[in-house]
Amino acid sequence: MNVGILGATGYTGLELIRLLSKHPYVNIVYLTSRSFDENTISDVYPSLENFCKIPLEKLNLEKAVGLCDLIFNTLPSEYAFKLAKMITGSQKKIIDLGSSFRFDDYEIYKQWYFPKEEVTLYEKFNRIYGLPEIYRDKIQYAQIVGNPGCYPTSVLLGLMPVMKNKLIKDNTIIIDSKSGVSGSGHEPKYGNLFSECNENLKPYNVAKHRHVPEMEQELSKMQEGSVNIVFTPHLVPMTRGILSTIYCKCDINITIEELYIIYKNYYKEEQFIRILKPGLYPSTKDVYGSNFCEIGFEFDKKTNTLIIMSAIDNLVKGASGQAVQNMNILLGIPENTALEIVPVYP
Ligand SMILES: NC(=O)C1=CN([C@@H]2O[C@H](COP(=O)(O)OP(=O)(O)OC[C@H]3O[C@@H](n4cnc5c(N)ncnc54)[C@H](OP(=O)(O)O)[C@@H]3O)[C@@H](O)[C@H]2O)C=CC1
Ligand SMILES: CC(=O)N[C@@H](CCC(=O)OP(=O)(O)O)C(=O)O
Repeated sequence: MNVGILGATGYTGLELIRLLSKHPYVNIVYLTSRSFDENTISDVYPSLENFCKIPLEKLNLEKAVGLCDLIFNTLPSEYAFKLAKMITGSQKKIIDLGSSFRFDDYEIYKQWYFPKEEVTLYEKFNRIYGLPEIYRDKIQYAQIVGNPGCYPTSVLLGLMPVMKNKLIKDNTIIIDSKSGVSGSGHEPKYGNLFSECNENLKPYNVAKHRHVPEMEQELSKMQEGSVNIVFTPHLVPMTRGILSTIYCKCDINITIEELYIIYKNYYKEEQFIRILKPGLYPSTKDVYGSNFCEIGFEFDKKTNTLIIMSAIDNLVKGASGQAVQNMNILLGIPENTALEIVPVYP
């Protein structure tokens, strides 16, 4: 399989190269960069010295489509949509790490993301939301995979067993998420300076983050009815990791031991989901550098509130690891190929 990465010098691109450099069925044949072309990736990131020697090139979509069987796109929607049109009718595949193909309804996507260029064929694309734990049967036949956002990955995996079992009172979901700074990419931004982030904890985009409609879309399908959520993301002074703490009201009286059995059974076939025994809580360090999602929970009887905690590495299960998992499904090979990574601890 010849693959290309558009936007290879970004954090998700870099993480894709790290994971794919040890993938037995993949050759990386095309890497693009806007700012660092004519270098190799290890000139920009010495951590990859000797793992990937092909040069970085200025973006050329025709060349990408010509050379690659599968393209990982980390670039904005104007490139994603052009690429999608170019591969329509061919056997080529796209895994898009941005938001361009996550939405079932293009109008909702437009309201939240204001794409620079409109696309008319959106409904015609053979696309799927790329959360393997829900959609693997459809992913294998899709041409375009919209890789989920990092916060939605942690939240949807945490909520899925209770939503599918209809245990949650309507519209009582409140989500408090915390992310490391790499979640915002490597492009310089004032808010990401060391002196702004270090020893600081700040909420942002409160009640208006772009991941809200993405989560509501998928939660509504799980619940088979319209779901609205309250979501507050925070930036924390660490490099990687997301911890989402989800509060919701339960429809029935349930013990934590019963919940444990529900979660264990629901995810019994899932190799990347770790359900913690009652009394244990997830942490970002437990999943650092790996494709795991770790889930724990607690039940507050006094207020009848279920508290679900879910930890991922935003760059792995929240982005590039999930993208490789999706690629493995498209290829029909074991889903854990090149993803059997032991988390780095401490
Ligand atoms: N970081 C994360 O944890 C996650 C990110 N995502 C999504 O994945 C996508 C990529 O994110 P990330 O890797 O963090 O982003 P970065 O900012 O780290 O990297 C962006 C990459 O795209 C290139 N690029 C950006 N704009 C253009 C342009 N107009 N033309 C050509 N090249 C361009 C940059 O090139 P150069 O460096 O050469 O200038 C760089 O290689 C985004 O949509 C993001 O929202 C999704 C889940 C998690
Ligand atoms: C810490 C931080 O800034 N995180 C990013 C999440 C990145 C992401 O997944 O955004 P897309 O949906 O565009 O892919 C944010 O909140 O925008």
